[in-house]
Amino acid sequence: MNEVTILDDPDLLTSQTLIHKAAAALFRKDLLVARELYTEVLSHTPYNILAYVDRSKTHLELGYPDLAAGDAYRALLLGDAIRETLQGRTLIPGSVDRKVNDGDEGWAIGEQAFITTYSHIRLLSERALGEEHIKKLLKIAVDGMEASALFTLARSLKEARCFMDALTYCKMGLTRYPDASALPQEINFQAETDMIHQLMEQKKEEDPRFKLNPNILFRHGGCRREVYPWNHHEPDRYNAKTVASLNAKMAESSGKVEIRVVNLPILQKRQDPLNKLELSDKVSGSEKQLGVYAKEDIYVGETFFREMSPLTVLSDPEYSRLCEFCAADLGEDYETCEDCWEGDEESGIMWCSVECKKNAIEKYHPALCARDFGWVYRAINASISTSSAHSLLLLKTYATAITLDTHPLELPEVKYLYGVNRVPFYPDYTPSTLERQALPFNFTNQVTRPIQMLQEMDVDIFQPNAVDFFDLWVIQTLWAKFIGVASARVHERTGRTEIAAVHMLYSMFNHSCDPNITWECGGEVNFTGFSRKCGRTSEFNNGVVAVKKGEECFSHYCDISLDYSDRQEHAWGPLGGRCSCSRCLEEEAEVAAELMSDLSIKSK
Ligand SMILES: C[S@@+](CC[C@H](N)C(=O)[O-])C[C@H]1O[C@@H](n2cnc3c(N)ncnc32)[C@H](O)[C@@H]1O
Repeated sequence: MNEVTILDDPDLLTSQTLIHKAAAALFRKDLLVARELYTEVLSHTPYNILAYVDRSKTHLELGYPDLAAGDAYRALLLGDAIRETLQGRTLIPGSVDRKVNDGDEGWAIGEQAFITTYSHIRLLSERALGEEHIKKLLKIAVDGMEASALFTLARSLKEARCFMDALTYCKMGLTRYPDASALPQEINFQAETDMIHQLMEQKKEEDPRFKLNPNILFRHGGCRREVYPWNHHEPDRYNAKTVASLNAKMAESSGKVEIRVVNLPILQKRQDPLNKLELSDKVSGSEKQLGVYAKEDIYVGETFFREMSPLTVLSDPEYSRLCEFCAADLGEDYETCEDCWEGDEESGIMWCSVECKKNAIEKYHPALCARDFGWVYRAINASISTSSAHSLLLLKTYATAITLDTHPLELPEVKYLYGVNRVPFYPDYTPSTLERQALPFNFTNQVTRPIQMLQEMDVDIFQPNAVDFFDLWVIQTLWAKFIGVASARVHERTGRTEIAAVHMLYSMFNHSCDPNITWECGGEVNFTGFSRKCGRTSEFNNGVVAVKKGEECFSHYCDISLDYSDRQEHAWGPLGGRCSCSRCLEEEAEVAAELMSDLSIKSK
């Protein structure tokens, strides 16, 4: 029987051919094609450090520094794994050649990455190589790819304005590669460091908040918020069939309202409206979205809509007296999981009913059972930022996708949520500064922590199925949806998020600072007719109509008792821009008039 060697491995051979095609596409700036080819390479050789490095560069050129950072970080993880493998290993070249097809189950990530890199070197060479020769070539290859990954990571984080993280990776580059002359000319960690410092100084001048709190603010950047051109999971939300199926669901929550396609104004992205607007900030026109309309009169004080959340999270389920599935208060009797309950009411997951336990076990609990996520809860509870809630929603979405073996973007609880509209892709289109910053981006929340969460669930993030399910663009798509629609209950005393939830139908209500309905939210959300004049308490049989039949129902995404500028600040995130409801427009004119009169007094 002929011996099988790496030279016969069809996946390696295909991947080698694809890499060449991808590099050619990248060179001629056919960027979407290059991205697709590198992704295909990864489906054949999942531990391919070179494919990650080059896909990262492609993402950067495409204008997605966040996705570039995700790839470069994965390339670094592979580089570290190869080094660890090489450290304790004696290479027997012949056996490596044979072993590739021996069935690679059970191989550690470092070995897989090593074999992939080795085989690329081996394929380029006519003959089997000696151990010393292989080690030398491997070191050169891994060093080169790692330096490139570090540099692209630093540059991507700089582009995404996560300056502190960018500096960390520049520093790592300077430490690992102190001799700049040994690196290719385009890799210059010192020049990049200087440029980042310059940009930080500029930002401090422009916005004094950055002077006061550089460590926090320079970790929060932004990136594009969009339906990526390769995202084939997004439904056509405005299609008559989709709207009809959403309305069938709506009928289970309320007989008084229905979903319709509406035209909403495109919102201004600049936060401070009194600042001079840049030309590129001036957006106008409207876009198609969904909204909810009254089919019959809705009265002030009338609760006309109730919906259970299919996705609810507690900020610390292990130390909470709330049901981990629905967030209701736990009574004396509660349910637990036989496999992870350690008999300790103070630190265990509990459900309020047999039904909640059944739902949790069917949907997501197996992926979380008996695993230690205490570090996630602690990290999240240390912050009062609402993005902590998005990390928890992401964790449960991951667990559901793994348990049900369903792509996260196909899960019904997230599929129909609004994240952003699809726009046509123009290869030469240059997004404005504001478009490039539309989705908040934090390297820890969106890149490193999600990877650690997957590792805690024993997911090998490099496996093709995991890449398909949990690639960074999938996380960013989920993040955009959660930012747009998640609601959170904040603890009165600590100001920290206690519960967060997404509700599919509730998320279809649009916002006004002069709303005609109001809501209360735990695991279940309910809507009640409202008017600023009457509040919500008047009995609906008094007959005060809050929303007339045929009118749109407007909820509120912020506390409407706040003044104009605080409302703007709070509603900006979920609205994705500056609120332009009639109340805000009125109050904006008043604030501007006051400002003008102050200025004229001062100038006299
Ligand atoms: C929770 S969703 C509301 C439902 C959404 N229209 C849909 O199609 O599913 C939030 C998004 O709706 C849009 N939106 C809500 N209220 C708006 C308003 N008053 N003006 C403009 N856009 C609004 C914003 O794009 C926001 O990010």
